[in-house]
Amino acid sequence: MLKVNLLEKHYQNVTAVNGLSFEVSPGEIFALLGPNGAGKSSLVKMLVGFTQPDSGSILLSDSSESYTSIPSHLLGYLPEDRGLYPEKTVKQNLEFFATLQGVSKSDFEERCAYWLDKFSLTSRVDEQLKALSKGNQQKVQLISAVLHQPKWVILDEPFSGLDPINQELVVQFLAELKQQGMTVILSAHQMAMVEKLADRVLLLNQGSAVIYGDLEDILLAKQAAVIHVRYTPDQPLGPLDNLNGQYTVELIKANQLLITLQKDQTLNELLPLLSEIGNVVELKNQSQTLHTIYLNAVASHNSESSNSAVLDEGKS
Ligand SMILES: Nc1ncnc2c1ncn2[C@@H]1O[C@H](COP(=O)(O)OP(=O)(O)OP(=O)(O)O)[C@@H](O)[C@H]1O
Repeated sequence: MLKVNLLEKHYQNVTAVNGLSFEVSPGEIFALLGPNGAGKSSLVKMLVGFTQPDSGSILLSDSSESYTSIPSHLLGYLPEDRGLYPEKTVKQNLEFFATLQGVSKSDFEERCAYWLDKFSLTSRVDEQLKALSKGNQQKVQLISAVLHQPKWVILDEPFSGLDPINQELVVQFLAELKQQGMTVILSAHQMAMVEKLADRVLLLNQGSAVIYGDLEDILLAKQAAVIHVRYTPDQPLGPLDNLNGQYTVELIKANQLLITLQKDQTLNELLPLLSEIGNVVELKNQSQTLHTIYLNAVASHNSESSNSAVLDEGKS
């Protein structure tokens, strides 16, 4: 278990991490979210022991040992600043990191072949790293982080610079790490990928926690179901009145409605009513995604912060 308590990090006059407390359980995929400058990398650097907190604590309990950051023998790390050797081949790069971590030659050969195949890089193994595209170099670096099968994997923006196909490959890669029993902490801006993967999330803004918890709970709690209806109207507007009152109905075009269900309402009650308004040709769930929840939470946190700054100014 990783427990972070009231963690703070300041750089000159910038508060990068502002009294953060959270926990990460073994075996989960934990996503750190937040806009540029929110404090994700500052947090990650403290978790891996690259920098020290100004106050607060990090406690990792593993077997009978405890640590104040994730120690290198338990850690696989993809840093924000990627660092491989461009003149060396793909294999030489991977071999270098595996040797540093004490991976045996036979384990290295087996794991290297396995992950290169998964990332469609087998045919590139003897090419110099600099001959690979940025995205492919990133995949090599991801492999280098897990060849020693660490218990904890921390990845700073593993999706950045990858095309949608490679983003999906990384989703599969991370799901497989979880299946193998690793705990994964990743920072990311790609909400659709996070939604597919993460068990729990921590959304940071200005160094503070804005949303923290189980992803499914967050997606469910924040939303009333919104259904987008495309239909061929029998008559303009008429039977819509039957829907309004029980549901919130918005006519967005002559043939399209947005209907918001109340929390305990089901589609069962809605469907017979819909048949009265015309021929329904399409129903789409337009409920909030992590993307919209993120945007709204950051916007309201920003406006709360600026309001309290104005209040503070008024006092002084
Ligand atoms: N070494 C440093 N010296 C001074 N300020 C720093 C340093 N590192 C980070 N900061 C500042 O701390 C704040 C948090 O930065 P951080 O890199 O942790 O954010 P982030 O959430 O990782 O952003 P991004 O998504 O852009 O990577 C920013 O205001 C940043 O300018």
